[in-house]
Amino acid sequence: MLDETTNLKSLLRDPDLLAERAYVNGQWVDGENGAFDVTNPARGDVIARVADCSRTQVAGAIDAAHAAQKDWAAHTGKERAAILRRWFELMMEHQEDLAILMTAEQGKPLAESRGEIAYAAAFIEFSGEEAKRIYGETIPGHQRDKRITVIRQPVGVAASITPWNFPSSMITRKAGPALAAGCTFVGRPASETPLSATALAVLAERAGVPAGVLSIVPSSRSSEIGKEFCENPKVRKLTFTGSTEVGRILLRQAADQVMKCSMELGGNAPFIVFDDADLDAAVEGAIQSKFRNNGQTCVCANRIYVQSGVYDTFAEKLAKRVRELRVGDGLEEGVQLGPLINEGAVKKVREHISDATAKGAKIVLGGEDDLPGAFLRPTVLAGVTQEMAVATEETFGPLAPLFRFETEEEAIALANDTIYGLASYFYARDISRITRVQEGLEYGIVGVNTGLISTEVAPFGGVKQSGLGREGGHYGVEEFLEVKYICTSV
Ligand SMILES: NC(=O)C1=CN([C@@H]2O[C@H](COP(=O)(O)OP(=O)(O)OC[C@H]3O[C@@H](n4cnc5c(N)ncnc54)[C@H](OP(=O)(O)O)[C@@H]3O)[C@@H](O)[C@H]2O)C=CC1
Ligand SMILES: O=C(O)CCCC(=O)O
Repeated sequence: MLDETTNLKSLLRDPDLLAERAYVNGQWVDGENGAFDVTNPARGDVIARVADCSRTQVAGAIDAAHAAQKDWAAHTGKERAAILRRWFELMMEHQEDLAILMTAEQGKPLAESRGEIAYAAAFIEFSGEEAKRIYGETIPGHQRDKRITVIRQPVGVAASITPWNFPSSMITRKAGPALAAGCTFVGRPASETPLSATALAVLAERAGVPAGVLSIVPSSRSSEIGKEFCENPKVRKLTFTGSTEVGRILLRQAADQVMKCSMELGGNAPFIVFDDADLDAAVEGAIQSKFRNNGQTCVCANRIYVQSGVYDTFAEKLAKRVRELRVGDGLEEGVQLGPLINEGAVKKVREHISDATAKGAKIVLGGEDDLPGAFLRPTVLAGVTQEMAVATEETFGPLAPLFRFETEEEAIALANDTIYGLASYFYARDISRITRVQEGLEYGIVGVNTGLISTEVAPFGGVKQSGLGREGGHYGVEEFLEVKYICTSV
């Protein structure tokens, strides 16, 4: 536990993993703008002060990345893979310390932080393995004297902006494939969660990632850093995870340099339960999908659609399971729901609850206002309709709104009635229905009879306003490569 008598460093087996300086061009440096506070959302107290990098320092990191890139790309795939493998191993060796740092700054329960570290490390492992398989192609020539070859080359310097909800894996899901492809990387972590990012840099340095190839530049001034990333001509790739609103700003800014962009943006995931579903399995899937990270993921079920015939039974079973979830400080073993990231996040969930109840929804469970600070009781609402804010906005919190539907066509139409298209889920048994629904959902990801779809081996990403590009698997590496076509006359 972290309290007034215990400091964060003393909880770590390797105290050097608590790194408060920025990592730029192989050096640990103070911020030119001083330092900013990092707080523990469970208690609200300051647990560290982290270097606040200036725009000039970020430009320096980009210069270093640019200078290092050709040599990094000249390493063989096998050499890059060996370094990435070592980084992966170090992450797993230090899984417990990295998990403690994550829970301390982000709030998620330790068990989830351990899981996220393994998930984050897996992106480094998988991408490293892919470094050996960046193949080209030969194409039969279009004329007798022509030979056509296609090679893949790294884009160049990649700049990354990541959110607080997955402080480690959102960075490794970008840095792993970038480095595997032969790009160099400058990452600006969310200001709420820089400690997970600097700890990754400590381990990258120990793994032998050369100076300049990876820099981590915490900063409290996100928009200035975003502008540097978009306006600096040495950056050729922008990779972002966060809200659709900020994604739009970055895309507009990146247009001037015609920069390659990957955008992993907001979601409004439907979770559909058909009347032929295994209801107990659907309840477990809903718990996993809805309450992972206390509802703060862009793939969390945001709208739960239940077919009329099983609506009341599903609501009852779900409420029973939600009642069992233990809320508390994520550093306490056994806690399943930590605090939300801050009190602003609590306010947004509360607004969704009040909006829904004012328009006729009923509270099945939760809804109380009796917990302090960033804590919130999980809530289940019944009688939710498309007119309520929860139908169109990402709640990003522990609120399960239950909508009722009658037919399969209606469920697909309701699920697709959104500007977003990231993850979707449904539970059913009939194989024809399963085929029709998985094809009808306008989403980048469909979970069929499962509430957990995240893995480093598969392409993660959205359609519509949920983003551009894919992360994970070999698709993730492709995003950091350019295709060069060579036409040779012989
Ligand atoms: N797709 C996803 O995974 C995520 C979706 N969201 C959605 O967005 C909502 C708001 O969350 P929030 O964390 O504020 O998400 P944001 O999109 O605001 O933040 C994501 C990252 O972008 C940075 N950022 C913010 N504005 C700019 C800018 N103008 N230029 C460059 N970088 C910028 C943030 O910095 P800083 O940390 O300093 O604010 C953070 O690092 C959530 O409630 C949720 O609905 C949020 C996080 C992740
Ligand atoms: O909210 C996000 O964007 C992170 C998704 C985490 C995951 O990979 O499941």
